Parts: sequence; structure tokens; C-alpha cells
Amino acid sequence: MSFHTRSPAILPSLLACDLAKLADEANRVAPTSEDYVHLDVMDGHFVPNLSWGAPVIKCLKPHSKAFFDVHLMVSEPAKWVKDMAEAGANMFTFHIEVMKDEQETRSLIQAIKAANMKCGIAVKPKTAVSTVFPFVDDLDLVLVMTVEPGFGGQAFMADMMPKVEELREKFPNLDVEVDGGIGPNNIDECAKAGANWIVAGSSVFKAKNPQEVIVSMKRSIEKHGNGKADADLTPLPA
Ligand SMILES: O=C(CO)[C@@H](O)[C@H](O)COP(=O)(O)O
Ligand SMILES: [Fe+2]
Repeated sequence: MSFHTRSPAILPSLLACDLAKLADEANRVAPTSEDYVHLDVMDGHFVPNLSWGAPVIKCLKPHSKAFFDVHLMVSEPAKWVKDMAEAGANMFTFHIEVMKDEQETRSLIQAIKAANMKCGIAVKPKTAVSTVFPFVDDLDLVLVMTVEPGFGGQAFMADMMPKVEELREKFPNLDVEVDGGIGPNNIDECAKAGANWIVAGSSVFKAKNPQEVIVSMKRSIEKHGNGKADADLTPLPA
């Protein structure tokens, strides 16, 4: 059984940052141990793009206090459990589409937990969210993709919101993450549907003031009852 926090989190996706300054960029948007970064691992096979793997995450880890939310868009996630744990991943999220059966999924969840990482499962836009229902009791998070995985900077798919609503209705305390094309203009839609972990790449890194975008997006999550009562809202910076 996993403990679901339903706490509000904005997760800047480092795919959208200046990669030549990875550590500085991570600290610019996620300076404290209360903050999060989202790290997209792509293998050029499950998705038509390459990014980075455990060696880059391992190099970044000593320079960052943030929680490392690692999204594995790879065909063989089981291969990378040990390396990711050693690199310092805090959450290991794999795609349900690459699992051959329920048994394989259950043993991967077990391996991730045995390696002391939290475990999430992601679903692509064309995958029904019901595919993850049998595993939710053992998961820390479900990730609903709001773009086809593979690239940052794509347009948000609003038609994924019914999946978020379905998850939130069935699992009131589950941490539900959304990822792809999200920014201040559409976060309310995600939060209203019930998402409490929001990945944001381009909208954060292209902003003049990324911290302001993060704080205002966090307020949207809280405003819709995901995490804290209205009275506990974090004040916006002056
Ligand atoms: O997993 C992915 C893309 O496959 C994402 O994490 C994106 O990197 C988010 O970036 P934006 O869509 O917010 O620019
Ligand atoms: Fe991602």
C-alpha cells in the first residue's frame, strides 16, 4: 500500500531549460528541498527522441536539493531501476504501454520500491486510464500525459481531462500528475479536474519570472481543493 499525499506540486521540466547550465537552471526554479524537478528520460525507441539517462541525473544530484521526479519514456524501464536509484531519482515513473502483462508490472513496481524510490505509472493520450486501476493501491502516483510523449513545447490536449476526473473520483487521495503543454492559461482546467502534480516545462522556463509562474500555478491547484484549504494559500511575492 502506498501513501497518497494529494499535496500540491509544480514540477518544472528540465527538458525546457538551458541544458548547458543544468544545475544553475534547476536551482533557479527549484532551490529548496520543498521543491521538485521533472526529468524526462527518452530512449529514441519508445518515443522518437533522445534526452539523457542516469549519468546526467547522477551528476546533477549533488548540486540540487529538489525532489527528482523521473519520467521514463523508455521501452525497458526495468533495466534502469538500479541505475536510477543510484543516481538519486526520488520518483520512478514508467509507462504502462511497455508492460507485457500484469505480472511484469507488479514485479517492476516491487523492484522500484525495493530500491527505495517512489513509483508512478504514466498513460499516453490513447491509453485508457483504467489500465492502471489494478495497481493504484501500490502506486504513489499516476501520470496522465496531456501531449504525445517525446517533445516539450507541444499543445495541451484538453480532452485528457475526463481521465483525470475519473482517477480523482475513484481515488480521492491519489497523487495525480499531468504533463505536457501546461501553463497559467490552462492549469485551472487541470486542477479543476483533480490534478495536484503539474509538470510545466516551456511555460516556466520561457517566463521572465519563473518563480512567479510557479507560485501562481500552485495557487490554482490549491484553489481547486487539491492540497490545502483556501486559508492556507501561499501569498504571491510582492
Ligand atoms: O514528458 C514530456 C514530453 O514528453 C514533458 O515532461 C515535457 O517536457 C513538458 O514540457 P512542456 O510541454 O511543458 O513544454
Ligand atoms: Fe515528462
